[in-house]
Amino acid sequence: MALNPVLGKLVSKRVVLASASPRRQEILSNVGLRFEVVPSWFKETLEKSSFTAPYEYAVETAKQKALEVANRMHVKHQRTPDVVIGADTIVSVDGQILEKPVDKQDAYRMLSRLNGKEHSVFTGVAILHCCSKDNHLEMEITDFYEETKVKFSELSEELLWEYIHSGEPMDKAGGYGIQALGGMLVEYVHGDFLNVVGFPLNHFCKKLAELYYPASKQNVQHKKCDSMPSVDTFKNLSDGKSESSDFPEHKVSSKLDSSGMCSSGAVYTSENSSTVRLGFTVPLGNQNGVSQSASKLPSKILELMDGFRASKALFVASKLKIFDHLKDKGPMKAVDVANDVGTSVCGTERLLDACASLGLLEKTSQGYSNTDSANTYLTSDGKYSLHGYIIHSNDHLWPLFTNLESAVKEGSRQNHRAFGKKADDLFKDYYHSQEVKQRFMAAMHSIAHLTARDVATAFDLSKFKSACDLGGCTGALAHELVQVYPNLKVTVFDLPEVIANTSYFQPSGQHTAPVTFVSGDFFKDNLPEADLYILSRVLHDWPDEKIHVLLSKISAVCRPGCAILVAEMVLDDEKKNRSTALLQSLNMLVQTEGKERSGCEYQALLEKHGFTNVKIRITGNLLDWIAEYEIRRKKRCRKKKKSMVIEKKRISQSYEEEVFTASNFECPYKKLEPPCPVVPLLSHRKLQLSPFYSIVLAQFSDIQKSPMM
Ligand SMILES: O=c1[nH]cc([C@@H]2O[C@H](COP(=O)(O)OP(=O)(O)OP(=O)(O)O)[C@@H](O)[C@H]2O)c(=O)[nH]1
Repeated sequence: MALNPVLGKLVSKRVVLASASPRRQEILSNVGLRFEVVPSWFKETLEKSSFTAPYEYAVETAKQKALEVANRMHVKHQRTPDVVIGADTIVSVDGQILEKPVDKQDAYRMLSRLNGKEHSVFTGVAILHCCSKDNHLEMEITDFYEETKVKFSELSEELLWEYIHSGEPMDKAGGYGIQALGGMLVEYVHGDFLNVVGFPLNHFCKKLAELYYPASKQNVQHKKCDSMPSVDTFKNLSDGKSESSDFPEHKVSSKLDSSGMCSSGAVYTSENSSTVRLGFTVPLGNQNGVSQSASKLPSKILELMDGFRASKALFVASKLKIFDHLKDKGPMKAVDVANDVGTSVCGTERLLDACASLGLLEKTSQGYSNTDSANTYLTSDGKYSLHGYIIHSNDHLWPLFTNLESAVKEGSRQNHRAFGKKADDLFKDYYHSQEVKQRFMAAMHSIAHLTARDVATAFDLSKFKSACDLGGCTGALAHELVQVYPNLKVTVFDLPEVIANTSYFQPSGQHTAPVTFVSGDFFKDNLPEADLYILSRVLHDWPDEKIHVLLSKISAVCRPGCAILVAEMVLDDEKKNRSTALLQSLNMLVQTEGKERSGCEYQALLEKHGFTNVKIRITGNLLDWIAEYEIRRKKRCRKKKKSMVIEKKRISQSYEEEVFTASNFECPYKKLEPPCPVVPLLSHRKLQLSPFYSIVLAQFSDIQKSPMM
């Protein structure tokens, strides 16, 4: 270990390489690192246009690869690794990012772009230090990138094709392997050669030195990271016992302080790196000599302060249908957009610039045009349009949220303040004003349509012949279900006012016979017969008492073998981590009597009606949590009075969480492209396993039904 004492620091740790790349495995094992290989299931589909620089894309992808593996190991395999390493290599030329070619033609396209020119190779690396506290995964993320410049000679077409036919380009970023035949194409390399091959070993070792030997980071900083810390330095420091803590010694480098301030990870590292800790709130104070000077920006707070501006910019651009105009006519100058939509030129220009800076639009010398995301999700008529939900957010949720302070003080919904109407009257409005009804249904349709695939395919539902989607609104989920399970017939059950307006939302060109619509009130009327009852985004609208009424009605019509499927956002049991779901719970506070619940809470509700065996999955998309509860009738004689403590313990042992991302789950029946934006549009840098739904599958055993407890 004399040569690599930093790597020696990892000897006693469970190190995981979250990569299938044989080159990365070879580079790291060549220097004696022992690690387990767990290839990441994260799909490299982040929206490139939302990154301002190519290396940001590589770093974010590396981070997401590592996060997916860390979380999967923690949740699914219940083995928390100590260190997870993720990496992503890309080639950047003329402002374009090149990844691995999809076929020979693509390889030719890439190599022709590189021909005779200099390009940059970026490898983003993420090092996650993980530990499990109270069964909750906590991580410190360090990331960095390395850039190497490579120049290709002028190459003939014949040579390019000969190289392509060798098969070498196919699994390599930019379509060449510098370590093999591809080396013949290269005139010069400026920088770390191994970085081009897929892993910047030198920078990685420096980073470990900074992490494990905080004293050396001053050295590193002074030298601006242009060389390895001296072997002497390593020697002196290598005797230290830094392994005792869960995270490396530099802990203070970058994390939230008690007021939520996030100190920059670049305090002592080179420009192209940062360290962030997830799930920790550590007071400033003992900073191990690292200066926490005024140069630190409270970036997290600033971002939260400004968050509403970005939301409103998106809402207004959607409301003005700017994305529709640009889809049809883009690229367009601000003045032309303003003329088309009837707005001021100066205001429109600022709005378009803001949208471009948020990654919603592209701005070039020809004008503004939609990004791919905007075309898919923001135009009003796209298959996966979120337009309806955005308008609902602007017109309905925004005024309600303006009254959040009162909602918190009073603990109740704020429809009277926001709209001058009692909640019940407003509810009637929903269904009596055609405009409000259409807007509400369009909003529900947007979300249901976008998430239906994951809800439908989270579990194997092929054994069910009939399903009833209670509160199924426009039938978006129902249509997805019959696509995935051709033998399934689905009844959508909703209020008469809703059912009367569903025709507008029916898919064209799809065989709609297996989906039927029945009107009724699920609290009052008889429920249609079915093998599977579905409650998607329904339970969160109601307080526990009403949920019991509904569940007991469902249970009353269930036969042995029937099941219930629930899809909801799910809070973590301690209600402190999943901010998207926690904010959604505030959303329910301002407008309903309901709330979001944790897996344990849903399970407790269901258990009262005889449902057991819970499985939770994380989808990775907008509705990230998927839970399956196997529900069985319990015997009448079951002792009720077992304390909640025992009950809770049993609950938490009885469900299992699984990582379930749109990118990793393969529907056993049909291989379908996931429709969801795996990365939320405006917050790709913050995607950490946050927003969520749960699905509950409840089955009857042959044991006789018990009365409700
Ligand atoms: O000269 C070379 N340039 C690049 C490579 C190899 O290219 C791939 C880059 O792809 P990526 O970073 O996405 O990594 P994957 O192979 O898909 O594995 P993950 O599981 O980590 O996603 C990488 O393998 C480089 O080694 C090369 O070999 N030579």
